[in-house]
Amino acid sequence: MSGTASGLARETAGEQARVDERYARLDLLRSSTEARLRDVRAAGSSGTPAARMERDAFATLYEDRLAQLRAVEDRLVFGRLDLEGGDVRYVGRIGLSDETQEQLLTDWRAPAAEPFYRATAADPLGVVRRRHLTLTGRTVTALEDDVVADGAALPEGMVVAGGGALMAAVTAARTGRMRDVVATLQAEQDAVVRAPLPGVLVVQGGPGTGKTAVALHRAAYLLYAHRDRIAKSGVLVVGPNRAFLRYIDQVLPALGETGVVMASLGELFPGVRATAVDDDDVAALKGDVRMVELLAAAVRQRQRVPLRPVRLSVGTHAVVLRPRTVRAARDAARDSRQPHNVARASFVRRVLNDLVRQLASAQGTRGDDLDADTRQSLEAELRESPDVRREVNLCWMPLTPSGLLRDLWAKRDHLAGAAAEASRQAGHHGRGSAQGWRREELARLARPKDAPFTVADVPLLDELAELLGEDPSSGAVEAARAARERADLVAQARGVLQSGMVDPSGGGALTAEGLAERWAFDGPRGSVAERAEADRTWAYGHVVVDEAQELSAMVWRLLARRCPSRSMTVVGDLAQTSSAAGARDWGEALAPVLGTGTRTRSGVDLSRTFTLSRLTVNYRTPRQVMDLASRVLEAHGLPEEAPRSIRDAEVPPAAVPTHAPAGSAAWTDAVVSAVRDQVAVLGAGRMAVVAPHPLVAGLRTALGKALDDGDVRGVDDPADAAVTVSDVTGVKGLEFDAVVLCEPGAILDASPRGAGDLYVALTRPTQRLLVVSSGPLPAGMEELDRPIPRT
Ligand SMILES: Nc1ncnc2c1ncn2[C@@H]1O[C@H](COP(=O)(O)OP(=O)(O)OP(=O)(O)O)[C@@H](O)[C@H]1O
Repeated sequence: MSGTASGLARETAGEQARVDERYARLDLLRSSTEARLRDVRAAGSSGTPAARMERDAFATLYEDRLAQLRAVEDRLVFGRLDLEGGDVRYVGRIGLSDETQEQLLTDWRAPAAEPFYRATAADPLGVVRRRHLTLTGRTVTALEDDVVADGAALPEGMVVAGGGALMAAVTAARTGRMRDVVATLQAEQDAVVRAPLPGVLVVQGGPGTGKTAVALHRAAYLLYAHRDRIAKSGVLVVGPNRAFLRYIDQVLPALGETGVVMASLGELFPGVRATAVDDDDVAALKGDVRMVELLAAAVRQRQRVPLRPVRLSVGTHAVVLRPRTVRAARDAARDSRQPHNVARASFVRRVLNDLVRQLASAQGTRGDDLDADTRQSLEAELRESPDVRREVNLCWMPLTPSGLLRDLWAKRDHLAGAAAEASRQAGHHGRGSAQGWRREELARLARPKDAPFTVADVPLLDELAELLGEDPSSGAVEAARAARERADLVAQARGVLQSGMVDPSGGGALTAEGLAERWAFDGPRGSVAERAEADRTWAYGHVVVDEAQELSAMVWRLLARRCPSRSMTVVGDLAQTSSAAGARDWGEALAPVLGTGTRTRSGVDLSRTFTLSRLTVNYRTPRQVMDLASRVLEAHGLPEEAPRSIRDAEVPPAAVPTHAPAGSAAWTDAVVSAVRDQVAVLGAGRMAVVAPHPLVAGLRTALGKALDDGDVRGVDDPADAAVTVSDVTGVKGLEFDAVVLCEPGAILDASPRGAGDLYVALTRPTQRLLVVSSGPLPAGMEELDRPIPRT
């Protein structure tokens, strides 16, 4: 910082006074919201149901507001802009104004805050100086300035601080939970965060370029800037697994957003929380777009025609279920193009029509000339006959997605029948045998009936739910009732607003529309997030997908259904793809979302395009580690360029060669000793030991003993452990101060997609990388092959 020490002290004291003023305002808002909440709650459960509902809605509103005001405590103010003409603007987590409506703090998402992220010397956007304020608790502990405009234009006496808030942020030890980067968001990241809402935006960026950070800030930004369009429908953030969601779950609340639905890939089908994973080859088969036809065929297989006439007793009479009638009813029901459970009604009606006629003539009445009452009573007789119920059901049973999928995996003949039907259909539609399933592929899909659903089953359940539809006797009716109730609630909320009961100053951003929306959707019976999570047919206003390169075609189809507007942010890195069903090319991977190849009858192409943004700077991995990773990337022909790192490592990456075979006692001792050394130098930092999957369990036990158990965990709970032992999949998207990477050669050999996994593993550390290897190091890593001094 230029200027004298006393100048700096004065400047800091000045900023402290401003910061205090803003926290005082925050405290005041909190206590007035608390008071309102107390008042509403004090009214208890008295009054009419409508009045109670109104109070519930206000209570929810004030609770939300309080949660938001509490979540912004940490680093409430982080920026200051000095503008040409002398105006000063403070930037922080939320907008605050004083009682005279004078702006005290500008929300980072507001257009007025944009120059804080975008102003450069070449394009200062009216900014003379940008200042980063670092707070510890509520105390200003550092000021760091950049002069954006030409230095000569600085007003006299203005103090300029140097250093880098960014550097401080990226070198800080990691806690196991991701922090927001709102204070130091860089211009290329900000451009992604503030990109327009409509359309599919793909953010391709190498490791550590802030893709996850940017995706979360974008969700918060969109809810702020387009609240009117997406608050009602919500934003869905999809991450690879629960551990990853735990890693990021603090970020959005800290940015003032609590209403986002976060789901892992195993949780995208209501009622199922899949955590089991298939072997990669099986997951690839389940993710393959050929599944669409296999599942459709499995449903068709359950629409059966008896081979010969079946005699059915109805009371003292008998009727015959004729194959010809069943076939005609089945064809007509299929032609309706309704889902299976919905079309069942028309199938049953047609079959019953024939049986009614037969029963009438068996009872001596002419079947084609019945009055409505007689017909109804004959139908009732038929429906009571166990024979009729059983045989008609056998032809067209109501089905559930989970029941059908379990059967398909557990019963070889079902799967083989469905595959044969899929081939028949493909042939029928002129698609040839390219769609066919090989016998060994089908064998690999087989699983016991009681096996839990896997993550790769989730999109298949969803696909089946589409093909089967709601059983009209159950869910649909309930859904319609819920929709009607919601509509009533909106109307009531509007009534309350018109009566002037709402004091807009209490809620800050509260508007009449806002209340109506919140009331309808965040009202007494659950938030928008809860509703959306429970409703498979919920249409989200925006979907954010992280680690998107891993998604299979079947998952993309599911996500396309959740987001009919196709307003999506898709972040990932093609060089990090590890799953065999994952992406090689964004256009190809997104085909199910973009509707590629969709044409009208007259040949008009209906497919959409996507916008591609690139992030190029790595904020996580030190330069020497990233250089090593990029050599691996080049040596193995991975797509995409490696990003540029912004800082050097204090200790370069190194290798510990061992001569003992991987997994042996001597080898384990070598790993334990390498980990011990790292723990000793790391202090409070966090470490990952990344190893090929078969070695993980043994290492975890050995390290648990060697390090007195204390803090060694598996990846299922990595956020709180000092040492996490995991395979590559478990550390994807995460970061650690140090990484001990075991047996890179074996990791490479076991990956279905080349060096993607190795590249992921190499790019996890924020400080140190140590490689333990019993064999030669893979191409690109040879330079490490030398003994290193112990730390
Ligand atoms: N503008 C920034 N200011 C400070 N820290 C940042 C910034 N951008 C990213 N980071 C930090 O860099 C690290 C990497 O970010 P993030 O995990 O979002 O990267 P990523 O692109 O998702 O990585 P990967 O592809 O490896 O999963 C995080 O610690 C993040 O907080």
